[in-house]
Amino acid sequence: MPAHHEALLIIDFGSQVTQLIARRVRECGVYCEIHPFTKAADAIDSLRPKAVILSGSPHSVIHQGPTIDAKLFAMNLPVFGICYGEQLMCDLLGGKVEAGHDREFGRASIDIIKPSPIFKGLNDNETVWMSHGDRVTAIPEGFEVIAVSEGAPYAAIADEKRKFYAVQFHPEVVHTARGTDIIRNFLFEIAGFTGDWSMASFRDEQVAKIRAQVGTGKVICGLSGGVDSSVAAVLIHEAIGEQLTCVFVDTGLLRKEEGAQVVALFRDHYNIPLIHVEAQELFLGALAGIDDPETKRKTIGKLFIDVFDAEAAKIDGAQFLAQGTLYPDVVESVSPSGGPSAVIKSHHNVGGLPDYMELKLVEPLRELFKDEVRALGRELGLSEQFVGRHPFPGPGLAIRIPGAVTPEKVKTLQEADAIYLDEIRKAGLYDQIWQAFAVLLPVKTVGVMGDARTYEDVLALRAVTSSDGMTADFFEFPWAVLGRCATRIVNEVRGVNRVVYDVTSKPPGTIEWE
Ligand SMILES: Nc1ncnc2c1ncn2[C@@H]1O[C@H](COP(=O)(O)OP(=O)(O)OP(=O)(O)O)[C@@H](O)[C@H]1O
Ligand SMILES: O=c1[nH]c(=O)c2[nH+]cn([C@@H]3O[C@H](COP(=O)(O)O)[C@@H](O)[C@H]3O)c2[nH]1
Ligand SMILES: NC(=O)CC[C@H](N)C(=O)O
Ligand SMILES: [Mg+2]
Repeated sequence: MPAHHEALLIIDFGSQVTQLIARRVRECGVYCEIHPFTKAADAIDSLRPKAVILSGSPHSVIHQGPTIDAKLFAMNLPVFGICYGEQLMCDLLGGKVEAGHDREFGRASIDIIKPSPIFKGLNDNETVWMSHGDRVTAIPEGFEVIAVSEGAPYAAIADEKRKFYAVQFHPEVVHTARGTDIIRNFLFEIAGFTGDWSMASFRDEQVAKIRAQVGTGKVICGLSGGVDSSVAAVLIHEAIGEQLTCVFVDTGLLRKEEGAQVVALFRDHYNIPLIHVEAQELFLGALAGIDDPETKRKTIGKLFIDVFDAEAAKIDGAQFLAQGTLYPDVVESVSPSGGPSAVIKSHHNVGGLPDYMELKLVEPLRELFKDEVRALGRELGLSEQFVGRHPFPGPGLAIRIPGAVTPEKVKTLQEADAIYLDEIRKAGLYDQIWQAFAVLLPVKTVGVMGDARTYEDVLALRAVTSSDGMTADFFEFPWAVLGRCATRIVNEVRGVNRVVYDVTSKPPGTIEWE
């Protein structure tokens, strides 16, 4: 935990949107951490939070869902329960929860029937987002109802004296129009936070922490040219200078001509030693014939470490490996310390790491979300060429070729992807899009070109908007731009005769196809 900060604890009961609570809290300038309900007591000891938020959950308190020690409510801490969090609070404090006849999913409207600091600045009627089957039917002593909705007579309840608040809806999702204001009110009006979390203070703390961890040791930093590892490298360089060497691995799964570009760009901007490892044959060889997405990811994760190990040995035995791992990589890859959320996919730099790895990890960005990393990058003076880049996954094009990867498919995809990005840049849309890429499908369809029949591959285009990659919407292209991409790709890329556009949001889709 960053020292000297006021902290908020989010106790996770397994909701898919728990991370969004953390996003909203951080946006308000308050440091917070998510811990699973099983570790709630330890987290209170280590984090010393000033307030607590209880997340939602796919489980039900009626069927012995996840719970915590009711001692939490005797610690003089403000507590805010969200959805399952409300139901659990009621259950633990003497209220009642029943399976509702009126399940509510999606948009709903609440009437605020009693003024409360948690609703400061809101209208009497507000749009919220609900996602529940159970509902509270009696509230604990000391509480009163402060808002109602059609399906939830206890849409919001409060014990103003003990500073306990709970809502049946989800203030953390954007569909709850004034959700951030509600969270901000809880933080500042109720819990008394001052908002002391900023990237400037984070930078100073991390520099000190990196020095303490590394001492006089040597560090290699996996550098991809992406935002995260570039920011990590510059931050670590600020901390330990010449003890750092960066290693860029050309996996053969990069975008067209990316290897040369990254190396040139980095060498032009920074005076940090950079080793360029040509590992195309190693990666493509190991992937031959593998079609399962998780096996691909784990194979790539292991190869990265093998390469880093070999390079570390060459530079006088570096003991540390630095990576630009972010909070979402951690949360999505592992069910956090035995927590209740599902593993979605093994990010190559977290869940894909082999267990024999000996290098010790230095991951200064492990607590941050992407937009915070960009802010830190600007704080460190990185140029927009690094900070504004679309993210690119370590496993690269391998996870954009569903099924087995071959060098020919990689080549085809590189060509198509380059055209797609070129058209996006020309249309001036690059900065409006969070990430855009092409996917080469293992599907052949019939077409007609030059009066002859073709039977070739389908290419899918994907472009999303997002702030942190945790949730995303498909990007609404002008049709003409998509049309130009399709025409150019089919004309210029051999082997592709059809182009489709992916209009799935996340959730339920993920951004990458594997
Ligand atoms: N080709 C590569 N060579 C060396 N290290 C890499 C490579 N690709 C990924 N990594 C390591 O894996 C980490 C995670 O990759 P990830 O793609 O999430 O981050 P990034 O590439 O730094 O930033 P971005 O998300 O913007 O692409 C990187 O920060 C980096 O340390
Ligand atoms: O470095 C990475 N290693 C990985 O294994 C990995 N998997 C997904 N991503 C990137 O993470 C963001 C969210 O992607 P998903 O919605 O597909 O999980 C998107 O930006 C993805 O490109 C990865 N990055
Ligand atoms: N989103 C939630 O927290 C739902 C809580 C509980 N599973 C219900 O259906 O009511
Ligand atoms: Mg990357």
